[in-house]
Amino acid sequence: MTTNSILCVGVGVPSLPADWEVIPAATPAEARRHFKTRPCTVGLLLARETDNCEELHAFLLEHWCVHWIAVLPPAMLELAAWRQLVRDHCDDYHTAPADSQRLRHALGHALGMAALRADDVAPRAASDATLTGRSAAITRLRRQIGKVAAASAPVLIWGESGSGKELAAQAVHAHSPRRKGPFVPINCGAIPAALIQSELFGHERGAFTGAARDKRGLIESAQGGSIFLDEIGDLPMELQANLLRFLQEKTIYRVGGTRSIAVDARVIAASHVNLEQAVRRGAFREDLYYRLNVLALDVPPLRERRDDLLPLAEHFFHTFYSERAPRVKGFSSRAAQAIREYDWPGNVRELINRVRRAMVMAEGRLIAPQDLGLAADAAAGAPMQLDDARIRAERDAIDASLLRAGSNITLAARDLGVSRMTLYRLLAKHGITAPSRAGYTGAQSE
Ligand SMILES: Nc1ncnc2c1ncn2[C@@H]1O[C@H](COP(=O)(O)OP(=O)(O)OP(=O)(O)O)[C@@H](O)[C@H]1O
Repeated sequence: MTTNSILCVGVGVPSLPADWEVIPAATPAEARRHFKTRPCTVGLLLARETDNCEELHAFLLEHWCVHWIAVLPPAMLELAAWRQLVRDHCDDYHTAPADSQRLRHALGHALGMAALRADDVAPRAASDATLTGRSAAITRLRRQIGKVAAASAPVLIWGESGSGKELAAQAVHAHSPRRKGPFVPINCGAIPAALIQSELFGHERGAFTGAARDKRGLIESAQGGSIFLDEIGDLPMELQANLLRFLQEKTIYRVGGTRSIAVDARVIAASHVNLEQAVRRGAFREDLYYRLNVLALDVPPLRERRDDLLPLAEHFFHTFYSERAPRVKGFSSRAAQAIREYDWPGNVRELINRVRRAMVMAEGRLIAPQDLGLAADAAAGAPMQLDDARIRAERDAIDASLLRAGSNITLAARDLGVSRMTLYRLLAKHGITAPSRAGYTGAQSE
C-alpha cells in the first residue's frame, strides 16, 4: 500500500492528484473486498439519496479505524439519519458538488494525519469485529480507541464491572504500533497480596524461600507489547511505588535483584472504582494516578447504550450457536422487549450469561423472557407467605449475582456480602448447582 491510497466508495470519483492512488468501489460490498487485500487509512464516501443509510452505517462501523470524508447532497444533511451517520463516522464532510480544491485539501490533511498516526507502522486494521454495538456511545468509544492506540502514553480505562474494559484494552493494543507484541492481562485484585510483587516484577533465585530459580515477571513478559492492569485500584501501596518507578524510568528490579532491567511495555490500566476518590481517601497514590491518567477512556454501562442491547444479544446468540438446544431459533419479540427494558447491572457479562443460559434452557423455539430470567414475576399478585417470599428473594438474589459475576463464586460472594462458604451453603439449600467456569446454568430445581 502506498501511504497516499484513498478508497472512494460510491459513484462519481472526483479527479485527485496523480500521485494519489485512488481505489474506486461503487458499493460497500465492493469496498469490503478491496479492504481485505488493500487496507487504506483514508476513505472518501460519495453518498447519494438512493443509498441505503443503514447499510452504509454497518459498513462504516466495520471500518471505524479509517478516516472518512463524506460528500453528500445538501438535502441529505436535512435528514436525521444521514446527519447522524456523518457525525458518528466521518472526520469531515462536504456538500455536493464539492469544491475540488477544498476536497483535495481535506483528503490531503486526512492522509497526513493518518501517516502521523501510523508512525511507520503497518496500516491499522481495517475492521474490528470485537467491540460490537451501534450506539452513539460505543461508536464514540471506538473512535477514541483509534486515536489513543496511535499514541504511546499510558491509558486509563474506567467502566463498571463487565462493561468491556478489557475488550477496549485489547482493541487499543490491536490498533497500536505494538500489535505484534504481546498483550499481557493481569487482574490486580485476583492475585494474592503475598504473590503480586513477584508475579509482576519477577524474582531472582533465592529471593525468598521457594524461589528456586530466576523468574521473569509479567511486566517483563510484555516486552514490546502492552500490559493490561485490571482493577488497578487493588494494587497494594508499596507496589504502586514500584509501578510508578517503572512508568517513570521504564526499568524494573526483580524481587531480590540489584540489576535494573529495561522494559518497553505500554501500560493500560482499568478500574471500576473511582480512582480520584481513592486518591482522596489515601488508598491510591496521587502521583501514580496522574501518571496513568494521561489518556482516559470511559466505557459506558450497558443501560446507557440501549441501542447496543439487541445487536449484542444477537451477536452472542451467534457466538454460542453451537451450544444451544437445537430447537432454539432466536429471540421472541417479548424477549427482545425484556432485554431492552432491563437495566443490566452486570453489563455485557450479564447479557452473555443470560443469553447463554436461555439458549440451553429455552422450552420453545424462541427464547422467552422467562428463559432469560427476565419475566415479570408470574406469581405477582398471588398470595405468598412471608417465608416463601423470603426464600424466593434469597434465591433470586443469588441467581442474579451469579449471572453478574460470570459464575465466579468469589465475586458473587463479594457481591452478596457473604463468605464463599456461606454462598456454597446457600447454593446447596436452594438446589443450585455450583457453577463451573464454563458457564452458569441456573437453578436446577424449583
Ligand atoms: N462491545 C462488546 N462486544 C462484544 N463483546 C463484548 C463487548 N463488551 C464486552 N464484551 C464481552 O463481555 C465480557 C465482559 O467484558 P470485559 O471482560 O472486557 O469487561 P470488564 O469491564 O473488563 O469486566 P471486569 O470489570 O469484571 O474486569 C467479555 O466476554 C467481553 O468479550
